[in-house]
Amino acid sequence: MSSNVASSSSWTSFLKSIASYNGDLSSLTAPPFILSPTSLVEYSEYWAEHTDLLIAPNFITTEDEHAHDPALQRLVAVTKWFISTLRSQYCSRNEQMGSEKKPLNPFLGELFVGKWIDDSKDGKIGETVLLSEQVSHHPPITAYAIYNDKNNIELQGYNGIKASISATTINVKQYGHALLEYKNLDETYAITLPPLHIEGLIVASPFVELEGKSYIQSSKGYTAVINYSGRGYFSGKKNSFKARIYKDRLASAQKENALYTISGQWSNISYISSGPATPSSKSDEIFFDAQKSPYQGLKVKPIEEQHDLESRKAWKKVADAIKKGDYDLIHEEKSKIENEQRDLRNKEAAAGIEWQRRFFREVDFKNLNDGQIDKFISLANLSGLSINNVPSGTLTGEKDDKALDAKHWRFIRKLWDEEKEIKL
Ligand SMILES: CCC(=O)OC[C@H](C)CC[C@H]1O[C@H]2C[C@H]3[C@@H]4CC=C5C[C@@H](O)CC[C@]5(C)[C@H]4CC[C@]3(C)[C@H]2[C@@H]1C
Repeated sequence: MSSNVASSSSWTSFLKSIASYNGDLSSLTAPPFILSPTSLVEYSEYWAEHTDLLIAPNFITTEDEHAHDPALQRLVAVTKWFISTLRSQYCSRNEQMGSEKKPLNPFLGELFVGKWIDDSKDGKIGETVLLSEQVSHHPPITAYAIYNDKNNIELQGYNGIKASISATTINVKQYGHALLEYKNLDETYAITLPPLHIEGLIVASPFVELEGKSYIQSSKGYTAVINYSGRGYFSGKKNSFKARIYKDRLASAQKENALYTISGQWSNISYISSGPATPSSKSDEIFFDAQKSPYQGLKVKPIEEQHDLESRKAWKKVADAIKKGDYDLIHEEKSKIENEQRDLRNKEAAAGIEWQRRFFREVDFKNLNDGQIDKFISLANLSGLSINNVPSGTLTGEKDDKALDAKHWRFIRKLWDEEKEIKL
């Protein structure tokens, strides 16, 4: 963003509006140049643009040359897939549009579906499907499912955020988690989402930096603990992380017990070494190179073939107005959608009904039906993660573990299999 934008009246009045922030980011009127023509419901795509890395653990079934347990090797591979998602998740707007942008705020029931075609030579990956649905508008919660039937793999998850502002930094706590299941191996992973903050607002060039910790817990006991830091922290480089992989949660109490240590930049190059020593670019092997690793684009059908609930069709006029930078038209077209939604909610309230979610259902861990199980509960027990609806990655007993409820969102595959209107 050029410096004159930072001093423009619209940006300075935007910064002033931050001072009266009420807790809901979508209530802040951001100037047109910071608006993205893309809805948040599309961000679920970032989970599987390295589809080959998501599928890879499925093929690790034997000990390696060091006789390492295949389940340990699979956790290393799952960690590589997870690290590979971060550049798209948190840098793609900067790379494509010059800065982080404010995404369109999805309406309740908004959908985004697509598929990744197998472009491998031996065809062993097969097709991977994405279903993304805005399951809540207040607060905004996006649920997603990414499945690959050829290899019997299913990733599902949901995320919401709670944001606070200190000076001109937006601090974001993510809610939700992901469950990754390799059904042929009877193995499941729980994946939590790191906190983040948005820097650069004062110079009208916002960007995301990750912070704190996130966890990946294997149903076979192995656990990965990932620490994030940005410029000015221990490594001084932006987008830094250090991941340690342990036999189990107990072992993770001492860093010396690390079976592998991975460190570097999640938006660039990272290295891996055996044991607790921090790998260095000189002696250790490259773990992942985010700049070089080709990622696959999701195939999304043309807007004219889309259902009214599908994001790009629903937001087309707003997206076009944003691309034109026509503030009045943006406001006019956005208001139409918001008024339609308000009418819908009023009609539902008057009829005493609630909007029926299409592919996901809310599950309450505090009120499970007889015999109902949820894999996150056993993974949470293995890792010490709280099962409450608290900031992602909160451990049981930590200060953030004070939720009133333990409600979460789950994908119901049957609902998609019986779907008649929405097509890929
Ligand atoms: C609303 C104030 C405003 O417009 O400030 C302008 C700035 C662009 C900062 C606010 C927005 O920044 C965006 C960054 C978005 C997150 C980016 C990536 C992810 C990962 C994904 O898996 C889940 C969603 C999440 C956490 C996005 C959530 C929404 C964020 C914070 C946008 C802010 C409104």
